[in-house]
Amino acid sequence: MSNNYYNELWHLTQHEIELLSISDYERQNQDVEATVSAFAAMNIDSDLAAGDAKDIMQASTYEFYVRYICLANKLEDVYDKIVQPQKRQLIRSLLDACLGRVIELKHDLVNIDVMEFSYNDRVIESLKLTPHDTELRIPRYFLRERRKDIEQRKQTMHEIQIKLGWLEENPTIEKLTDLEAIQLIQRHERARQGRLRAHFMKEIRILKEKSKNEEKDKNRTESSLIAAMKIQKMWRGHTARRTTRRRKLDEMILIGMVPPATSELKERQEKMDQLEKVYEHRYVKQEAYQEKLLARTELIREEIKNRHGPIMTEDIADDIRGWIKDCYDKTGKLPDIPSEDQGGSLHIFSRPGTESEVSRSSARSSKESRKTKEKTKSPARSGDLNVNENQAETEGANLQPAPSNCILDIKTEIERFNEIWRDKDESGNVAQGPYEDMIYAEKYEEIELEFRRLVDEAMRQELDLLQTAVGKKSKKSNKKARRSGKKGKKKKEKDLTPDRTTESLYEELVTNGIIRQYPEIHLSEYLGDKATTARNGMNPSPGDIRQILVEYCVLPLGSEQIHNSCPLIRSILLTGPKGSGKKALLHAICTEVGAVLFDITPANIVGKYPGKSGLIMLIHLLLKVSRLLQPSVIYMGDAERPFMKKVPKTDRTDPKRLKKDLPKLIKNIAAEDRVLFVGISNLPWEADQKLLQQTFNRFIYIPRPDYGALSHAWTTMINEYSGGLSNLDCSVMAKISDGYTIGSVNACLKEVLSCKRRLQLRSRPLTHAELINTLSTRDPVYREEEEAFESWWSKTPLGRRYQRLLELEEEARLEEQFQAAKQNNDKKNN
Ligand SMILES: Nc1ncnc2c1ncn2[C@@H]1O[C@H](COP(=O)(O)OP(=O)(O)OP(=O)(O)O)[C@@H](O)[C@H]1O
Repeated sequence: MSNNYYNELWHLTQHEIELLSISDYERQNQDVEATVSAFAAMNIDSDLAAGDAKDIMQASTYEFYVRYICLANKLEDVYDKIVQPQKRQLIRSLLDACLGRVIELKHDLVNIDVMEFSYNDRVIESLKLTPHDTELRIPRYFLRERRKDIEQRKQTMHEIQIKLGWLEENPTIEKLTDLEAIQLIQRHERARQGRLRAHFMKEIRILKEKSKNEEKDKNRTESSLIAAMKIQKMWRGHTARRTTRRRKLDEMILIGMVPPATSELKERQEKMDQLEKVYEHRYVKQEAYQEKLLARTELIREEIKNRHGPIMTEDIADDIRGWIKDCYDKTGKLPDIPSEDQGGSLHIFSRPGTESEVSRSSARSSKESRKTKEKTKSPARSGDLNVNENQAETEGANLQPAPSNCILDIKTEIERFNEIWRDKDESGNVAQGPYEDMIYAEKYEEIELEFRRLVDEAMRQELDLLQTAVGKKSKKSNKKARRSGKKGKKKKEKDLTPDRTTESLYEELVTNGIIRQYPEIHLSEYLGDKATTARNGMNPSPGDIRQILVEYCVLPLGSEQIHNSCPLIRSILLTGPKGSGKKALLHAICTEVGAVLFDITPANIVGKYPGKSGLIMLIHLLLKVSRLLQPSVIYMGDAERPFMKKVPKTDRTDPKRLKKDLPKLIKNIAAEDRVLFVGISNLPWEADQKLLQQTFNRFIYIPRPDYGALSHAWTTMINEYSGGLSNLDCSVMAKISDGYTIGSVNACLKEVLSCKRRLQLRSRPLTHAELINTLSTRDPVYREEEEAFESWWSKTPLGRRYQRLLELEEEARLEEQFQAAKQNNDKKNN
């Protein structure tokens, strides 16, 4: 696809985002009643208009949420392919802002629905989308732009493992001598002949037994006519069955239930490979242009400094001196130049009403205006549900949308686009290389600011001298500066390892097994579709789990801009029965952002960093190294164990070691650090719930899969394991395996479809019985276990709020019934 195509797609998407953000901004500034009446008016014929305030707010928020997702997905595609480096900067910021807005809206939906998962089929239908379209795509730039870093880290890990003797350096493949090779072939040949001989002997024995039986049934088969008829009958039956089978297969291929034949697949694969090559070419171009942009920027910077620096300095100094003189003439006092925090001398000339303000405000770079906006941003929202829990528990759902940081960012980027790109004539830049005039303009302003800062400093000193000369030197400003300096100083954590390098700390943690490698799994490999309706408030489909982990974990870890603008989640607990894919999801989170994984599972830290001082050092290392190597994930398996009331005597891992320090560790993850604490538990109810809730911001329960998820898993996995050689009816398997997790399905297939069995698949097709026999040796998720999870979940902060909401709704319904009955009675009495 051409540059033009992506350009047009970009312009179109920008326009759609602009329209959406305007309505979003209006809605954000309305109160709930106004939104409800506006939405009801817009959906005048729909059932939506008839719903109560909660339903309408949910539908309205959900609509914005879904529309932002679709636009973010489009923009992600544009960013991935577009090559012009200056456009890419803008698209990246806008993409991050849109993704941040999706997360903000998600948090609003959680507050409205009082569930982690939100659904609204009617909205999806009215937008003419499928559930698949509403799935948020993880930006590919998370990994692509950090590829070198990630590879470097893997290489370091590999080297450390070799140094420790865990891996072999250049593992040598043993070479066979001719004699050894001949002996090996002979051994295998003799074995083959032996197997063949045994096979013949078996057949001879069977034939002998048969001939004995045949003699007995001689009378029945003597007629050759009957024999011919029998053969005919069998043959016809066989051919008819074969034709029907083929027809069925063709039909299945047509409707996409079975993958097409290998020749077709090959053709499709070739086309895909071609497309991949085109994309690869684009990526190479992107990198080359980016490098060119950086190189040119550096050169232009130097050029501006050398050519315009002295004049710029003089002009600024003259302006300031003129201003000082004006002030002195008017007031008889020497003025103070505003401090750097207040904007320095720029602040003087940009005061509303001053002459220079008009000219300067137009010259001010968009970057600077962005910075100003950042300062005026609304306060950060909290992603921790425990914070306002008491208030929310009494109220049930919270309908008012929280203030948004991302709408401002979206607005800034849209303004920038309209100002620079919307009507830009690009006919002179077909190759889409960097625009030098834009670099020049941007750098000119940047350097002007730099010089202004230096001149301000010099002028302050000049003013000091003047004041001393006049004899009116005041120490006020110094005092102020000192005071403000003290105030801004944050209490700093004590660094226990000040003279250690990051590499040596990394090596220490790898050596101790705290930082470890993880299998590379992508979230898309977690099988299952999205659900369209809520089931009991806590029964999401695998697609919903994928999406929520993208929103809560992957996006904030992957991008600094998203992390800083959306609600902060420091810790998350994944719970669910064995084999529900908790560890797979943890590894997928790490893989998608190329994070470093710190494993502090109680069993993994036994005997490491012993004693109280050791524990302090461990916590310090975790915080320091995870911050240095961010994005990082700190993982704890069996997360209920540190908070168990009674530890079994057989447990020698001393799980309570971290009990007191865990909540502190999480609190000490700074708001700006892309570090996430992930706990995994099969038995969350065994922990002290108060401590568990102090430690984790969010709780995600992964239930056993439903029919749809199982059917999808069976079809995909059988296809994968058998290499497309099995036509087993998977819906039957999905029905039979109801109650089992996808982990059990996976393990069962691994066991049945061994290497030998896979080789036999052509001659001996896979049967249901084989799978069922193996599956039945495993434990399903029992009803009691499921009930334990449900009852535990109802005690989590969100679970409690959900119960309260149900109670409130029930009370309202009863009240309505009571009022209706009362009115009926009154009518009857009258
Ligand atoms: N929805 C799914 N799609 C694809 N694979 C899955 C899915 N759910 C589980 N699996 C697979 O099942 C296997 C077991 O999963 P995993 O070990 O992550 O489960 P778990 O919940 O951590 O189990 P346990 O609690 O026993 O440690 C893995 O190979 C994983 O890839």
